[in-house]
Amino acid sequence: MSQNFPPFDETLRALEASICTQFGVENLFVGEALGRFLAVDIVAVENNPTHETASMDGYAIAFSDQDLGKLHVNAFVPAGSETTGVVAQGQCVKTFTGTLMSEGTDTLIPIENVEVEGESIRITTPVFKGHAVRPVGENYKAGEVLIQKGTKIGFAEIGVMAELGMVQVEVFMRPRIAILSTGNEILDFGEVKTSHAQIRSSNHVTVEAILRQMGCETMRFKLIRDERDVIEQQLRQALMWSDIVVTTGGGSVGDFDYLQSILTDMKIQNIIDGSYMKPGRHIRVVKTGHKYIYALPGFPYSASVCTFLFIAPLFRKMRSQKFALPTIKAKMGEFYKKRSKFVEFTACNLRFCEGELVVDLKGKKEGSSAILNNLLDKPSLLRVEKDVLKIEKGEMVDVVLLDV
Ligand SMILES: Nc1nc2c(c(=O)[nH]1)N[C@H]1C(S)=C(S)[C@@H](COP(=O)(O)OP(=O)(O)OC[C@H]3O[C@@H](n4cnc5c(N)ncnc54)[C@H](O)[C@@H]3O)O[C@H]1N2
Ligand code: MOO
Repeated sequence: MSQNFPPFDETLRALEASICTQFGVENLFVGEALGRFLAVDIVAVENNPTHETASMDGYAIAFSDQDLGKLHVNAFVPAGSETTGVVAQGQCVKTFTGTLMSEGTDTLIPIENVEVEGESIRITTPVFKGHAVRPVGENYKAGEVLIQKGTKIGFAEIGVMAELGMVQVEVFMRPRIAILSTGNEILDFGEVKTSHAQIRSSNHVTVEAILRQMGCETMRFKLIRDERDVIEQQLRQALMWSDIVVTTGGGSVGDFDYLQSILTDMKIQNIIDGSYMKPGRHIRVVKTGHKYIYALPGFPYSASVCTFLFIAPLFRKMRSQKFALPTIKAKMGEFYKKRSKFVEFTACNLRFCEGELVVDLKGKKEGSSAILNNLLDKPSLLRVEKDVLKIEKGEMVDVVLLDV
């Protein structure tokens, strides 16, 4: 593998350029589509409301009659009932929240604004023309694109689709991802430590959790020891089941780092072979058919950050979203000294302070890419360019948001 790492943005561009398909599409019942991504634009088929509708309980009147002061109540129309005929001068209709406005009326006088006198009302507090009347198309007009393809379906999307009378909705299929973590030193849940040289594996579950958060179906393989044949055989198995295989560990230059040579020997299309960044400079991404293999670094901070920076954009593009992760500008809340020559992604806190978005590193530890606990407390990533050596307090910085 090359040690001349290509620029970070170039590697991302190569990844974007390699994407030539979108995820498949399936039909789901609207009520079960929460958290899925729309594969079509949702367009209003009719105006909502379709007719002028009262938004309070009261009396539908013609505004021009308000000055008469006293009006005869000639009909009573609860919500859900059709209106009855045209309202003549001097008349009004008892109307409820959600009732259609009767023909000939344009204004709703709330019950609080009148005194009832037998079959008439006396207006005690007049209102403006059109008061408490929801106009036709107040919510949306026929033909309006209400929700764009690629949108993640949340409560409001489900409600609006129900309002539109949709039963089923086309959503992108969930990508299937296999996760293979390798290493002689790593132990799975429940495995008993027999040596101080062993550590508990976290990558297999953090990467899986991030991918699930992103809406994937995941398959977490049994941890694999540093045995070339076994790694290769499991990798091939994983490729059969999944759209994307993610491996962690064994990807750099050590004697037991077999992943790189396995991928090279597979003679498949190289998309990314290292990236001038920290963490993650040994990242390797290859493609076979429409399937991708991501070899992520073993360090836990690196593996998680690379999952966000390189896998999330792929998914985004395959779901009709913008490829790039959302990045914002914020003000640096403290002095920052960069430790490497690479483009750096540092876990940071992003807070609102006196009306401004401010970045700080409170509670974040300095050290290697091993520090997974720096990703606790819903951080964002401070992006610092390769030639920048320090950032003064008050400077504006780029922050990558991880809410993807
Ligand atoms: N001579 C060099 N050494 C290293 C270089 C280099 O360029 N030259 N790069 C360093 C960088 S940067 C990284 S990142 C790591 C990447 O190494 P690997 O991807 O081969 O990962 P491992 O060596 O297997 O593990 C690294 C580290 O992470 C721990 N680890 C591994 N798997 C897990 C897991 N599932 N859960 C928790 N922790 C895990 C492992 O014990 C190691 O401490 O290489 C550097 N070295
Ligand atoms: O690639 Mo390493 O993740 O820079 O620490």
